[in-house]
Amino acid sequence: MPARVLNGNEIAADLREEVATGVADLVASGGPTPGLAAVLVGNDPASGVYVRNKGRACEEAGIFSEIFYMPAHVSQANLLSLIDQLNQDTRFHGILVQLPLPGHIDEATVIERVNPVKDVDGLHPISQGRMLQGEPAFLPCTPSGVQQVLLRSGYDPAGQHVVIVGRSNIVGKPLAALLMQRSAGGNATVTVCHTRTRDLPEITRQADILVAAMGVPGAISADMVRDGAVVIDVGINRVDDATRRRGYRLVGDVDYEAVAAKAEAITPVPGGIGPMTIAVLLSNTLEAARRSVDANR
Ligand SMILES: Nc1nc(=O)c2c([nH]1)NC[C@@H]1CN(c3ccc(C(=O)N[C@@H](CCC(=O)O)C(=O)O)cc3)C=[N+]21
Repeated sequence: MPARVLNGNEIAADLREEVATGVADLVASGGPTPGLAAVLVGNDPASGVYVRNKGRACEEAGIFSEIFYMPAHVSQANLLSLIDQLNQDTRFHGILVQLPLPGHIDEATVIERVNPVKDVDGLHPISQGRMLQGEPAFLPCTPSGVQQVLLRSGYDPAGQHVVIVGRSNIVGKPLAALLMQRSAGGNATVTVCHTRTRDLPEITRQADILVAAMGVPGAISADMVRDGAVVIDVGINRVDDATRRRGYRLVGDVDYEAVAAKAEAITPVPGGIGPMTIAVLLSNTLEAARRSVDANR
């Protein structure tokens, strides 16, 4: 049986609608209009697409957003002073600095400059540390999006063996922390692998839920997947395709057709985890605005 396709566009639209309702309720009760500042350094075309998609999604949910463009050669000092300014600006409850940053800028320094109360990306060490310890925190958008797709599709990770391939700070590591958490949506048994793991297929075949997040197009082949596994593809890779108007197409880290033939369920690319990431960002921005009200009481 071909796999059930987990439609990230639909699930993300549900989540965005919940956020829109929450925004309207907050404003109706005298609260602030949630605001998001997105900082984009340089002109990487893919980053530009994501940032503009975020802007559109914000507008639809009633969230005020502004994109701050900085040239690729901006000095670290100038970028940090923009962040200082956004930290002070009460119109913005959330700040997102699009990664990756140009090589001459230290990402950790920039991420740590964002006031943790505005860290709607969930990437500040304070947010990550709190999450690791099971304390309330802004959850990182992509890992939270993965968890939401699972839960909203009826795949509770509790007691399941989740194998994550990829150990980045933005996806693999925080997703492991989230799914192993002793709380609703967690309680999984998590194995974290990467492209240098010995006998990788041996391990991925043990997964009830397999998450591909290594950023290598088509790297998860059918022989690496157990019959009936749930497969979550976090990868979003551009590969050249002369038959497309844009000259490229998007593919995930999973060899989709072959894996879909044996999986129980699978997320597509595009239309899978990407839109979920944006929906969680909006949800975190709403939460930041709500907390700003509580903090001022
Ligand atoms: N600080 C930071 N936070 C991020 O969350 C972050 C980041 N930096 N840097 C880049 C990655 C990538 N990312 C995506 C979000 C949505 C789609 C998305 O919606 N993609 C559509 C397709 C869009 C298209 O057509 O190009 C889809 O998968 O269906 C993709 C990628 C967020 N990231």
